[in-house]
Amino acid sequence: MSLEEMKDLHLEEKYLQPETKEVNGILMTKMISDNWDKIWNFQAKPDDLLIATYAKAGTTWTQEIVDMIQNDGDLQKCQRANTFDRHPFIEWALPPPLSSGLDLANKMPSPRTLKTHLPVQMLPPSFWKENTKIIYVARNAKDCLVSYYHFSRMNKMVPDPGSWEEYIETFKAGKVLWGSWYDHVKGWWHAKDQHRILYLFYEDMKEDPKREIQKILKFLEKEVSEEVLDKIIHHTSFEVMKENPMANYTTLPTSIMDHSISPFMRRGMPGDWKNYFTVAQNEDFDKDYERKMAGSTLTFRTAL
Ligand SMILES: Nc1ncnc2c1ncn2[C@@H]1O[C@H](COP(=O)(O)OS(=O)(=O)O)[C@@H](OP(=O)(O)O)[C@H]1O
Repeated sequence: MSLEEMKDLHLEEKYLQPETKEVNGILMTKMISDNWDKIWNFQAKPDDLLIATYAKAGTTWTQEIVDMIQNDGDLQKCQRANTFDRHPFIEWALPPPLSSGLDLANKMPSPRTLKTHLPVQMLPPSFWKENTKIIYVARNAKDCLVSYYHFSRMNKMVPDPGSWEEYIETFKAGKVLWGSWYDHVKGWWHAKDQHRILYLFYEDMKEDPKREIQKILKFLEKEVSEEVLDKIIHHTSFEVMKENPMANYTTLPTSIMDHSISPFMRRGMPGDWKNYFTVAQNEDFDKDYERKMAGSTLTFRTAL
């Protein structure tokens, strides 16, 4: 049973799982934590494609781009199901009768495109063994934080963020689901030199979607006509995806995601953090950021 179907049974309240429990020092939902052995032993395949991100870094956007590429720009095929059913979210565990990411992935015929938010050290080892292709998308910390804050307000399946002031501290301390943003982006950055990983940036995708989609095409060893490429750029723009019920999470019951609190497709713009951080919060954040990112060659743009 999919998340979407359960609204008919009025099961949502019972199944909401804001409880958390750490796995290897990383905060996870209790359901993920309780199912960790199964997740760790997930069997990847050589022809899988994995889209890996820190939460709110542009996962859904990349999923839509990849799906459009894989379907040669066929809009109807990309409307076949919700994003979360087209691309199993491997670690997302739900109690039966709901389908967890692993169930969906195991049922799905190959070639599969999968999603994860796992930090690199927690990726099931079969992905490395099978040399699966991975697209990692990173987004600057401040916009990720703002997006995650609003998402945590509207999504009842993740912990309540508390006040804005509290949330900045929680994020900096990495006490959010999937752990520290700093460790996540650095860990995957380091791994990209040893594995088949295409490391992309949200800000680059926003600046020049054509250029970044071409990188994805090359990585996937796919070619599309100029006409199809233009169609992909258009269909995966923020404005079009915001209106696409198969990509904007509006098919979920409001008791899970309440878009009247904050829409999933919220702002989609680098630099939106400036509308939230005070001058003092920004200075404080930058000081802490310098410390946490010291020694890394990884750099981000916080505006375009
Ligand atoms: N097409 C397109 N263009 C630009 N931005 C887009 C697009 N699609 C999604 N988004 C924005 O990405 C944010 C959601 O991130 P994720 O998809 O990674 O969320 S999730 O972790 O999978 O829940 C969220 O960012 P914010 O608007 O800043 O909150 C979405 O609006």
